[in-house]
Amino acid sequence: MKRVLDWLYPALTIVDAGDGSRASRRGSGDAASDKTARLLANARQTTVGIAASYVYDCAILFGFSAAGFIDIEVPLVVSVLMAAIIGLVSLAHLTRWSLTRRDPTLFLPHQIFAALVCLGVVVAAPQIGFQPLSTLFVTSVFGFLAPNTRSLIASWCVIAIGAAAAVFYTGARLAIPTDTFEGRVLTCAIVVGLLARCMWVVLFVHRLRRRLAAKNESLREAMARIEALALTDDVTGLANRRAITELLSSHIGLSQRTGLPLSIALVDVDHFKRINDIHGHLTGDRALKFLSEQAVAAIRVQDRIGRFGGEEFLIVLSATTLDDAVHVMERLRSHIASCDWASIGLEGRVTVTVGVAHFASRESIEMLLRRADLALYRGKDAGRNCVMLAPPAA
Ligand SMILES: Nc1nc2c(ncn2[C@@H]2O[C@H](COP(=O)(O)OP(=O)(O)OP(=O)(O)O)[C@@H](O)[C@H]2O)c(=O)[nH]1
Repeated sequence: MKRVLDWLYPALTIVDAGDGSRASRRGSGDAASDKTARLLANARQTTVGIAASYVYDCAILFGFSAAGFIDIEVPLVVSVLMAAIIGLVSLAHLTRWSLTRRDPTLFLPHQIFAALVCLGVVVAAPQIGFQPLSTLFVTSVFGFLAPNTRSLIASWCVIAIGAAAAVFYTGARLAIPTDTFEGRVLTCAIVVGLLARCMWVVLFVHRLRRRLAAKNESLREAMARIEALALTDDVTGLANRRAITELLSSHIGLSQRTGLPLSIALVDVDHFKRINDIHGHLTGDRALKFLSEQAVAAIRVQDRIGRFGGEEFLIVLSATTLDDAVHVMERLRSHIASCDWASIGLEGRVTVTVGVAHFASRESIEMLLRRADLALYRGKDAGRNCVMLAPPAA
């Protein structure tokens, strides 16, 4: 079934192959040449589909000739012309000459040539005029392959004006050949062929839309992943500095609007450099991750934590007074000091020093952070493994 669909939708099949399997097979192949190859393969396969459509039309013309409606010269000339245009287009793709044109698919010249052949048949054999006019209709439907609106309008104008001129020129001689059994069978074949090709186009567009929707979806997912990555610290999985600072900024706004208290804490691992030096950076990373998990478990769900720097974490304690913040941070500090760090390959215990600051209205975010930082460094100076209060805002 897939093979049948692939044959029915050649252009689309090639796009699939180009985007997926082939691209991955070639790995880091040159993107430009890949695009060119895809374009050529696409055009080649489309030409195959159009050639099949021409073969069908020529077969019907030979049928009309066999049934005595038209001279054999008509299908012969049409076959030669159709073979010539398919041959020329294929040659242009094979020699890559088509790539030197603005439209490598050669849509417009191909359309105009096909339309002129159809109009020629209308004029030469108006007694079967329904057939070339139907083919003209199919040709205009194939306009969906146009590379741009200008080509589409140009081809549509040629077809519309040409058809109108041919109808006026042939007048009453223009006919649907249904006066014999063979004529009716062939007319049925024309209608069936017409509907089949319209169906081909509809299914093609339908499949294209499905593919576009899938691509849009994966693009949306990729964008969401990129946005999440841009705000996430990859070692701990916590909010990164940018994200936690933005969050603090919005909490400051909320506190200013509602008057609710807001406290922050800067938590810094003591002698973290030693951990790295003794156990290596990987263990250091594991320690940061472990610590972040302990901290997340220790704070309330409405509080937020993010990695603020190397071994420093910022905790935003919303609707929290200074006393409560100190209490929560003291609990976190003693919990960290009593953790079983051997589970991640560390000997001895790990401690943290915490600087806590309470937001004073009209204080800037920089000032608030500076006060928490000051408290943190006072805690380090005081011997580490402690919670230190920030000096009051000026
Ligand atoms: N493993 C690991 N180490 C980091 C990361 N970011 C920063 N560091 C290290 O953290 C260490 C911080 O060292 P210092 O600023 O001297 O602080 P400290 O050793 O913790 O000493 P005190 O803060 O004074 O207790 C440095 O060695 C950094 O290389 C990280 O993502 N992973």
